[in-house]
Amino acid sequence: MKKILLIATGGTIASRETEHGLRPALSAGDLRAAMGVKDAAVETLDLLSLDSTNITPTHWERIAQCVAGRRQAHDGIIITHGTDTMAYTAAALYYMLEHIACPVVLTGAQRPLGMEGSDAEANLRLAARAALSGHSGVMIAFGGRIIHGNAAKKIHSRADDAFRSIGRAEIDLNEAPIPPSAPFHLNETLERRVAVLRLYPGMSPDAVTSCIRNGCRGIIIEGYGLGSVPTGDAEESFLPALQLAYEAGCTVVLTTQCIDGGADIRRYEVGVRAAELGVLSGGSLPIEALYALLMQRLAEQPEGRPLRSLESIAQ
Ligand SMILES: NC(=O)C[C@H](N)C(=O)O
Repeated sequence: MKKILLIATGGTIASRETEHGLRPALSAGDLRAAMGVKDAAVETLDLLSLDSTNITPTHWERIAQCVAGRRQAHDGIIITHGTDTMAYTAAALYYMLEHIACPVVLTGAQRPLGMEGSDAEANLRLAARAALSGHSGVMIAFGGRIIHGNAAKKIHSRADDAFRSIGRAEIDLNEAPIPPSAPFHLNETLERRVAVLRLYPGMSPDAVTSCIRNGCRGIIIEGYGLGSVPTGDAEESFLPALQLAYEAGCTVVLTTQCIDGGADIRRYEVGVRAAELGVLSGGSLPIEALYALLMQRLAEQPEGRPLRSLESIAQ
């Protein structure tokens, strides 16, 4: 008989109403029955009971270690999780659990299990299908979609169909699984000194310099369009701050605020000038995955040396 491990971490799926609003209350055992799995054994584990707003990189490391330690005893692993930061956790696990051979499936719900019209059951059933599919790698099962762990974005705050796959096709469970191309490796730690800045018209480049002064080793700037920052034609250019970052050994990645289409900073002068100062392009990754990837890559990079490329992550 096949075996699934169900790890609960909290989220709306496991929440109940309190006088201060929804709060996680259900255990993995409470969620198990709703999966409707009859042809596999489901083991449960209560790892966390948090609204995903309160999940941090320290929790990602705990989840990754837990999955790494148990992966060989199970055909698939399901992680129930709040939807608000699920895309970040999925991306972190995607880069930490490199070449994992079993499916690691994150799921959750927009309304608690047991509430009328809840999407919890349908998502748990979809997650169970993915966990028993023979596919490998970290993925999100939600609203009828299966999305690679480094491509997910929550695009709706209320609707059942809340996630989209960005820059990468969704997973089709009916297609033949592709086994991992290399042996499993756990990337155990993540660099915390990474900041994400969202550009807006009139923003001061002091936002970048203060990150450098605070010891950041990586800065992601969510610029406009294909990835751009104000240059010499603007009231205040970002280029001196980017030069300062490079000299301080800080890796700067320039990406886009657009949801789809990705960044290509070599097209317009407002991106090229940044690239000339060592700034890297965010490519097709959504910000959630870019953040996790930069944290993982910088954990391996010697202090004081900016990364020269993010190409190794091309899908
Ligand atoms: N739908 C949800 O799960 C939202 C919840 N606030 C969470 O992310 O934990």
